[in-house]
Amino acid sequence: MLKSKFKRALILETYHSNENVEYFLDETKALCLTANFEPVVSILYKLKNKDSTFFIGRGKIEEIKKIILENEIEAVVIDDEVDPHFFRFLSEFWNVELIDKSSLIISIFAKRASTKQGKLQVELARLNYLLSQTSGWGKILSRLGGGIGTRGPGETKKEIDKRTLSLKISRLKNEIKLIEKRNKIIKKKRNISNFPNISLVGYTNAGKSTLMNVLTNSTVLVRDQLFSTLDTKTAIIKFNDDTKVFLTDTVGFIRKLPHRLIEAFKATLSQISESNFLLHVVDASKPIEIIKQDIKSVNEVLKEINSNDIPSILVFNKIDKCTNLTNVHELAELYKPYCFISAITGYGIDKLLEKIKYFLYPNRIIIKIFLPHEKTKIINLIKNFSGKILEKEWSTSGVKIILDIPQDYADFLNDYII
Ligand SMILES: Nc1nc2c(ncn2[C@@H]2O[C@H](COP(=O)(O)OP(=O)(O)OP(=O)(O)O)[C@@H](O)[C@H]2O)c(=O)[nH]1
Ligand SMILES: [Mg+2]
Repeated sequence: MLKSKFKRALILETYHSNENVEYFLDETKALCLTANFEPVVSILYKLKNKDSTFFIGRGKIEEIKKIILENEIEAVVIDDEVDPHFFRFLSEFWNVELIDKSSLIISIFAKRASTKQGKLQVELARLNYLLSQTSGWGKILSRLGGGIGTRGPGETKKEIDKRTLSLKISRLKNEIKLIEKRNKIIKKKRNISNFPNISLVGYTNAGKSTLMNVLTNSTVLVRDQLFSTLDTKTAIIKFNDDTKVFLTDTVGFIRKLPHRLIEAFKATLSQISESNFLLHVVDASKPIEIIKQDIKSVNEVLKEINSNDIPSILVFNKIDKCTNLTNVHELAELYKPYCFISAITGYGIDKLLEKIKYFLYPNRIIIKIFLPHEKTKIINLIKNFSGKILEKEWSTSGVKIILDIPQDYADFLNDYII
């Protein structure tokens, strides 16, 4: 039995194509439970076209109102971003607490944050969210342009709220900056910047922290729940020959991760953008279509934090749970470079360590290849193998490339060597 602290919720799961919608609904249910909402009713709602923002018609709004009354619903959770005007209209019409993707994840982050930096960043995301909700309250404030603390003629309470929010936001940003500065000094003292830095990235619950513990003998919290890790932790991987690298565990990503959260977590996420190499951990026990979607969602966030050009390896984890070997074959075909592991049983960990070591200290060779036009997509793969393009010469039939690449990684280009 769920305790009464859980509010009775209706989930409105929006989607564009039927594919995987049930799986995404399960994910939203898990997020709801994490944020103390009990999913009582779920409604799948197909959005008109791919780029349309969330919008539902009058008929559906009234139908949902009826369901709310019949089921004593206290909150409606929409797995999407909702325009602030429409948001206000819906919450008033339905007379319930309305939760969109941003507020749902922010409330979970608020529960999880444990360090000062984490707490400040969540608060920043929350205030930015509130500020965005005030849009449309009038442009008088910007026109008045009064000095800080002064109250312009005709300002309403909402406008003052908006002004207070903006002030709090800039104070918080300054506080976060100070912590960042302090962290940089500590990092310098610990000599972290003199050693290679690797970060664990990946979808939430993929097993990043479990892998962190295995590789560095740490005791980072591991839980079968979404967003267990919110604050970064850095520890050392020591190889047999005494070489060492720093490994950082960080916050997991999720489908449709709200942009303002990424903005607020810049300080935490900068650990990733400053890395030399990324271990992109993937839960390989999920259905193949979901795995592809997870990888895509993570890559989208990496792009947003300017980290998509950092060399990476896909670490397919939870291989002990994979009953379907076709998954394994398809993943090996689709993604490179990769490694299959189980952070729980230890399977593949030695190989992964070898690959990390090799990436950091490779024997590099210089090769010349020719790619016909239909194969030029391969160029995008070169950086994943930490290859450096030295020269590129296009012709009518394709492109001639001279590149510097680790010897062991050059295999995938064997067919194109000239
Ligand atoms: N079967 C199996 N379970 C695993 C494996 N690795 C991790 N898990 C489980 O997956 C769950 C999530 O693990 P975490 O290490 O907390 O995942 P995470 O990626 O750090 O998650 P967040 O911090 O929430 O982003 C836990 O219940 C782990 O025990 C594995 O190799 N096999
Ligand atoms: Mg974790």
